[in-house]
Amino acid sequence: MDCMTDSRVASGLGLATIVHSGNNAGTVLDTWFPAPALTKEADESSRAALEQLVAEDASRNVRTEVVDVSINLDEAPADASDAYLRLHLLSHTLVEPNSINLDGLFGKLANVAWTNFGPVLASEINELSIKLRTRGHLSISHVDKFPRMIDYVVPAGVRIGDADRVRLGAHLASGTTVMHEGFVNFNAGTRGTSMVEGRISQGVIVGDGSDIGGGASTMGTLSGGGTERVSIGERSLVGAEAGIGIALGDDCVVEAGLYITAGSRVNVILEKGAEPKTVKAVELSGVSNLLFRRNSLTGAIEVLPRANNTVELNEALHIN
Ligand SMILES: CC(C)(COP(=O)(O)OP(=O)(O)OC[C@H]1O[C@@H](n2cnc3c(N)ncnc32)[C@H](O)[C@@H]1OP(=O)(O)O)[C@@H](O)C(=O)NCCC(=O)NCCSC(=O)CCC(=O)O
Ligand SMILES: O=C(O)C1=N[C@H](C(=O)O)CCC1
Ligand SMILES: [Mg+2]
Repeated sequence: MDCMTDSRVASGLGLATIVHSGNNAGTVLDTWFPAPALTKEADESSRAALEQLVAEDASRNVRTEVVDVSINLDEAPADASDAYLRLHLLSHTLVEPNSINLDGLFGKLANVAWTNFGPVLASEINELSIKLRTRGHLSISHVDKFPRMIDYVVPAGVRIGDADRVRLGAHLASGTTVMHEGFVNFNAGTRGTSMVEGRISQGVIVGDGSDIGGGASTMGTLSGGGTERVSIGERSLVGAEAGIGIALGDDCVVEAGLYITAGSRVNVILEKGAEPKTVKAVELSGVSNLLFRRNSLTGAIEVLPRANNTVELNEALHIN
C-alpha cells in the first residue's frame, strides 16, 4: 500500500546557512530554495550550481551546505529548512495562504541579523561586528525571524515599493502592486490583480481586483486576542486608514477612516428612508455588495447595499 497517496508533499534542494562554531553551532539561519516544487523528490537540476556556493565565512561564524528537503504539507514544520521550504512555496505562489500546516513555525526559525554580508545569528552580531567591519561598511536591514521576500523569491508580475515591508512567505499574485505604505506578512497576500497600500496581516487573503487603501488595516489573529479570520473578496475596497476585523465579500467598500470590528453594532439600511436593522458587524462577515460608512452626522456605522456597483482598479497600475 502506498501511504503517500493522499498526503500533500513538497521538496527542494536548498542552500542552508548554518552557525559554524561555538555554543550555537548547527543552528540553521536560513535556507534558499531556487526551485521548490510540489513533488515527492527534489528537482536535482540546480545541485551542481548550489555545490559551487558552499563556503565558510568566519566573519559571520557560518558555513553553507546543500540540503535536500522533502516534506509532508499536512504535518507541522520539522525544522528550519522545512519551515523555509514552506515560506518559499507560498512566495512562489505554489500554495495558497492557510492551505498548509505552519504550526510551531516561529519556534523553528532563528532570530537573525540580516546584514549586507549575509545572515548572522542575532545573538552573535555584536561580538562579530568588528570582524565584519574589516570587510567594509556593515549595514543591517533588520533583526527578525523572517528575511525580506525578494532577497529569496521575486514573483512574476509584481511591483513592490519598499522591499522591507514584504516578508518571505508572502503570496503575491501577478498583477499585484504593493506601494511603500503597504505591508504583506507571511501566509498572507493576494489572489490576483490588487493595489496594496495598507497592511495584509498573517492569514489574510485578498481576492482579485481588490484595493487596500493607504494605511488600511486588516486585523490579525497572531496577537491581541482577535479570532476572526479576515479575508477580502473580489473587486472590494478598504478605504485609506480604514480597517476590518471581519471578512468582506465581493464588491464591498469600507469608507476611508472607518474601522469595523467584529463586535461593532451597525445599522443596516436596506433602502433609503427605511427603518435600520441593528446587527453586529460579524453577522455580515463575507457578505457581498455592501458599503460600510460612519454617518458623519450621527456617528453610527451604516451599511448600505451596493447592488450594480463595483470598484475598478486603474488598469495602468497593474501591468507589471
Ligand atoms: C464612503 C465612500 C465610498 C462614499 O463615496 P461615494 O462616491 O459612494 O458617495 P458620495 O457621492 O460621496 O456620497 C453619496 C451620498 O452619501 C452621502 N454620504 C457620503 N458619505 C457619508 C457619510 N459618511 N455620512 C453621511 N452621508 C454620507 C453624501 O453626502 C451623498 O449624499 P447625497 O446623495 O444626498 O448627495 C467614500 O467617501 C470613501 O470613503 N471612499 C474610499 C476611497 C479610498 O479611501 N480609496 C483608497 C485610496 S488610497 C490613498 O488615497 C493613498 C493615500 C494614503 O496613503 O492615505
Ligand atoms: O502604482 C503606483 O505607482 C501607484 N501610484 C499612486 C501614487 O503614486 O499616488 C498610488 C497608487 C499606486
Ligand atoms: Mg526601508
